[in-house]
Amino acid sequence: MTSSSAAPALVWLRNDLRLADNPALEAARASGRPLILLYVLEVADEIRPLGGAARWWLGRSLAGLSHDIAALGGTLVLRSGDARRVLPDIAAETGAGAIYWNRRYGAAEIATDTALKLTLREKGLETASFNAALLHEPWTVRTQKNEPYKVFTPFFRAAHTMHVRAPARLGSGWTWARAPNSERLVDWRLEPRAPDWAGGLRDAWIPGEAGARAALEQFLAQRLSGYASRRDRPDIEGTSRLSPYLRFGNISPHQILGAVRHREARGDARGADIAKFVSEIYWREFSYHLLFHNPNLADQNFNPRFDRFEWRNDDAVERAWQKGRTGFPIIDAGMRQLWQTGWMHNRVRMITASFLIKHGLTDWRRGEAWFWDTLVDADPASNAASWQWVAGSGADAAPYFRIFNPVLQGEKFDPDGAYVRHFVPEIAKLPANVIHKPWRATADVLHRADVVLGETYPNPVLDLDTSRRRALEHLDRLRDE
Ligand SMILES: Cc1cc2nc3c(=O)[nH]c(=O)nc-3n(C[C@H](O)[C@H](O)[C@H](O)COP(=O)(O)OP(=O)(O)OC[C@H]3O[C@@H](n4cnc5c(N)ncnc54)[C@H](O)[C@@H]3O)c2cc1C
Repeated sequence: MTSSSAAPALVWLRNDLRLADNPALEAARASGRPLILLYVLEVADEIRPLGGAARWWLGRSLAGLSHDIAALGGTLVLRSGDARRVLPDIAAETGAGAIYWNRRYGAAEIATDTALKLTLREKGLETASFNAALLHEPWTVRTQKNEPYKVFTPFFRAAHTMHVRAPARLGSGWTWARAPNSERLVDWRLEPRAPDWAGGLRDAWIPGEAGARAALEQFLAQRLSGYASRRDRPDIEGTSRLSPYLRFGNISPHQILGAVRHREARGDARGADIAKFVSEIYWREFSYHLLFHNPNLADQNFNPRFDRFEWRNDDAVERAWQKGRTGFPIIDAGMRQLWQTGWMHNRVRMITASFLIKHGLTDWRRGEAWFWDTLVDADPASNAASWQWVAGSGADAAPYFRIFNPVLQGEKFDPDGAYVRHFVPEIAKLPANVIHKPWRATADVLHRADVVLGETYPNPVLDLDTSRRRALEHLDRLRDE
């Protein structure tokens, strides 16, 4: 450990749980002050608590980060409480002269950071904040009328011609201040114990910076080629699975884009695959821009006309949906993938969300809340924006009359039924022509596949045609009013 007599720089890590390409950390290092690295488990009424799966990811990321910091001779200090009190306290305790952090974009988080900045400055501390999470700050991408974009395509056209900084490598030469007392990660109980439901998450993921690097490398080497045509198939591992790493900042979009551009320059992937993948990264950007400009994205209809929508909120349908027992195999496979692994394929997220909202006439906010609790990538921007997109209440939303038919979607995107067979093993022996509609199988086919509908696998929880018509009537009324 190196020491210095200057007042320490406190780096408050939040949704940027990485050491490389971390602008706040780099700036603190460049200041020449000895470092104290801090994570605060925030407890404040205004801050939305993380869901269970995200808490698990956070716990694992913090463990990895502590380990990486220790390897450089430092300590990750853990504290819990209201950041507006914790930060001034720890600054006083350590005699810190400066505080650095990377920005967040939710309204409550911005309010916290703004209040803190004032308090800390009044106490004579230097404060500085940086952009680590987005390619472009939300206030920098604007229409010709100087307004935020509400439609993705023109947003993308404008944003992706703007300059993106190159990712920074991990620097060398670390000077540490004496670390103050830390709470113990294990006492935060971020990982479930009784019952321990996280076995599937442990099998599926390696959270943290090293895991992110490995996931990116694997994606670039094995799946970037063919991404455009394979990304919609849940039965194929065709996407990057980088979303939880991005959510917690185990990796930055700059690092991802930099690595993709490098491959492109080497001629290692087709332009169409790269273009599609880059546009998905910009969907994340777009969601963050929407969140920044519409702070209530997770609980208020972007389109206020939807405030009059008469949701049915049938508990039985919602429970069946949550448990993956709707009787519609693609829905059940998706909801079980979510429960078991903390992640669901994008195509299936769209199908399951559409089913809950439109066939089930369930308020999209209830679905958003379930995803918030169960996704490892549960994201304040992408989750809310996507649920509103599916509901039709959002910016640049799917047309209201688009109601995914789970049978046709299943047959199109999981043509052999491999995805369903994996996550819904009780119907795995059904042949492909009925795997997405077991109620259409003959008694003989069901018998041979050991399926007893209503016993080993549920009958459909609702009638697709009737509920589709009902949804259209509701939506038409909304349009006509
Ligand atoms: C109802 C619903 C809820 C969703 N909730 C979330 C969420 O909480 N967190 C989340 O990160 N994504 C969410 N998404 C978007 C998308 O499903 C996931 O980002 C994607 O499935 C992650 O898998 P991947 O990393 O393999 O994606 P890839 O296809 O490899 O895409 C690369 C990255 O681009 C971003 N991205 C891709 N598609 C989208 C999209 N439609 N919107 C925003 N960003 C996108 C993600 O950061 C992703 O990691 C949701 C989509 C729907 C329909």
